[in-house]
Amino acid sequence: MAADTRQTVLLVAVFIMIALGSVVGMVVGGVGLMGSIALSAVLALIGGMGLATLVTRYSARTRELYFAKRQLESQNRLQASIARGAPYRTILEQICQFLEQQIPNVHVIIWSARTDDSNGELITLSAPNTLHQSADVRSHIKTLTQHEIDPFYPVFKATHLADKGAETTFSRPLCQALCPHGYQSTYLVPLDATRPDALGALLLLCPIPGEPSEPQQLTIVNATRLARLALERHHSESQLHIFERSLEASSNGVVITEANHADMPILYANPAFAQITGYTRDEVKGRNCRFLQGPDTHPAHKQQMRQALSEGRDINLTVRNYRKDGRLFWNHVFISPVRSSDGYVTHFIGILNDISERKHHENQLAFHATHDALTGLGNRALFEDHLRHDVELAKRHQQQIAVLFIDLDEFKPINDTLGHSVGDRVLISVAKRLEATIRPSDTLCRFGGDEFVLLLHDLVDLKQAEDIAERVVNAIEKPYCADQHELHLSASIGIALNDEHLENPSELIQHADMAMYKAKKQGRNGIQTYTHDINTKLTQRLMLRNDLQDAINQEQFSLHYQPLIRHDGTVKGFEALLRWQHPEKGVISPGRFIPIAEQTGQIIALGQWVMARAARDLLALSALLPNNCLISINLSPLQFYRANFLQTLAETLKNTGLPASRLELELTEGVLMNDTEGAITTLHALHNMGVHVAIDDFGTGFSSLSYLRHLPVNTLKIDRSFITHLPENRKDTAVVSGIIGLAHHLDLTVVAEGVETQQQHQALAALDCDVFQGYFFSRPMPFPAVVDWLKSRKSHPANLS
Ligand SMILES: Nc1nc2c(ncn2[C@@H]2O[C@H](COP(=O)(O)O[C@H]3[C@@H](O)[C@H](n4cnc5c(=O)[nH]c(N)nc54)O[C@@H]3COP(=O)(O)O)[C@@H](O)[C@H]2O)c(=O)[nH]1
Repeated sequence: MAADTRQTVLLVAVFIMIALGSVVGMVVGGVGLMGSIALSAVLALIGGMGLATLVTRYSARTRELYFAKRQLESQNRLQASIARGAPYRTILEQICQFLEQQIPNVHVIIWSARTDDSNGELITLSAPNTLHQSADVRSHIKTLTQHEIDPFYPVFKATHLADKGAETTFSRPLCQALCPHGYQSTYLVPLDATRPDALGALLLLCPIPGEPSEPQQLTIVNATRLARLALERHHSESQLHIFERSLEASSNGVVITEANHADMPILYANPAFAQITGYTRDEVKGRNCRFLQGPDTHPAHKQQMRQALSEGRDINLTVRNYRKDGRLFWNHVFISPVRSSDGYVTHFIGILNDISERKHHENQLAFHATHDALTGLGNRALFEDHLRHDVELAKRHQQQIAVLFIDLDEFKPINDTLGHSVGDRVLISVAKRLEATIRPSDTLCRFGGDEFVLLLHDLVDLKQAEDIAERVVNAIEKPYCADQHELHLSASIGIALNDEHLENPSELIQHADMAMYKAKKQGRNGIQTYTHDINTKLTQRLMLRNDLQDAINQEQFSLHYQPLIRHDGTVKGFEALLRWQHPEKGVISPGRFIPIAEQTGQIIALGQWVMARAARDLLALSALLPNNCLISINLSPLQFYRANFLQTLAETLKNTGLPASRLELELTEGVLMNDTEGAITTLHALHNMGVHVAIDDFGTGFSSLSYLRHLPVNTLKIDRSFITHLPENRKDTAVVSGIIGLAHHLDLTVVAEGVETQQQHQALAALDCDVFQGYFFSRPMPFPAVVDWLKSRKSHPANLS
């Protein structure tokens, strides 16, 4: 009850008692007026005091009831606010107000730990702004909750500021922050006693020292409970909100289905699901996810999914699914059960990943790994794979299979002269023609360059394979049109059939390759079937290749020299010819080993050795030779086109001391035609160095004299095939005569090779040939024999042969 009310009640009571005393005095009569007054006063005093005591007692209880009622009302109001879902800040402010009403003179601050700011947030109604906006205060509270709060019970920590009695390192900074604001004690109550720093805390700031009474403590505990409720709800709501927003924003499709309904209908689908599948969210709600499947969705995958769903476990797999418009997409799907608190599966959540693009790239990579980029045909890897499979099947069903190794003849000049883009177009046309020749079930692959390989299965006999090879040859022979050029091609084909001796499927490829090689050797544009005999020859070739390396290492080579004789009988020079004396196999002809050395690149080392040896030998013969005598060296295309060829040559000349003007390099026409631009540059460089150049075997290649007009070439060597039948063969005579005439017009020296007889010599001399080389004058001789030969010539200068 309020003090004013108590005063009014007391005055009324005194007044009633005075009136009562006067009446009693007058009625008794014996005490007179003064006695009546005195009695009235005494009675008034006694009555007033008794009544006041009664009234005071009554008002204290009423006040307690009043406060309890108000507290309850405030509490209910708070709880209603929480239930209504009022913003958490409003609720926390109401809590501050509530406590400040219940506990006189305190300021209440609520510290909420989980906010965007790592130090949390302060909510208050009455605390000064400077205080509750201070980042320091927030951080001090945070530190304190991390170190000082009893985690099991809401402990009150009083900090007496009057004597700066902060007890610990952690509470001291907070005390010092509060002190200037006139607070004498503070109480920190964690909102969650089990994790004091996790949710927040309540701070009571009192202007006087002391502790809250027990009922006040109870009120505070109740208030912290409500604050905790408000904050927890806020956090879970914001978490739900975050969860929902992340689902909505996710680029993965998410779908939630009901587990306890027979058809497991979709309850929720996020926008990404709609975007991936093309169905709107409304269209899919209530449907089972199987509408994403198509006729070719793998039955095993469907079964795996059904199984996992019925067992209520996770499943992860990639399936073929279909969008609303019917387009396929590769779905990497993860399905997981959602369980209730008692462990029952209530829902399933499916996460869809459209991996079509990745799958496309994977397929592309796989395609490139097994296919030729130019023609789109399979490559060697794919061929070997099919071959293994077909050989296995053929063995099981006693079937005949064949491998056809197809190599285009003379394809390189097309690339070299017309450029690679023309070459590429021709190869694409060849691939198309080959595809048109075979059955769809046969395998056609390109092994690279101009090599195509065919795998024919289920053949009746060899004849059938030969017929197909024939068709292939015919298809390739038809003219090709590239730019304004009409091109003609031929192919050499090797055929290999499976037999019971086959140890490894890839042997079939080797056999077909060997047979093709033989076809090439036999004049190209041919078909050759593999026999064991071919194998033996090629094995010998392989052995020769190995022996060649030993020969280089062990210097089993020597040079023989064949003289070049001028019209007047003088020696123009010598051609250096390589000889190989094998320790077991005897002399091996350069006609056999030079082509192998060219293929393996061993010719580079050999050529280098020839050059140095020949230069030194010529210089060693100086005393017996005129000063301008030349040494002719055969140069392989590989040497000529090597990047450092000119540099190596210059170094050899320098190291050996041979003047460049005494060296003649013999090149075949083919060498010059291969890379015309590069060849011309190199020829000019050689010319500038003073080195002579001779065109060897003239007449066997392109035989065009016109290109020689522009090239700095010194000599033409007419191939011996034109000389052999001189003088009786009129045609050969006419050709040789023509070559000599034209060459002279171009100021070229003409050498006739392979002059074996006097008649040939005379005929050539009559045709005005400049120089002669052949057995008629001398066979190629080893160095000591050359010395003898020169010496004998000195003593008999007229002896020409
Ligand atoms: N790149 C290199 N090629 C070389 C080298 N040494 C030789 N060769 C080439 O090997 C091929 C065969 O040479 P070889 O067996 O030495 O035959 C040469 C002569 O012996 C032969 N010849 C000479 N005169 C006659 C003859 O009157 N009749 C006849 N039947 N044969 C004869 O001709 C070959 C020389 O030919 P060419 O080189 O075309 O002038 C051969 O192609 C050599 O070029 C080498 O070091 N490097």
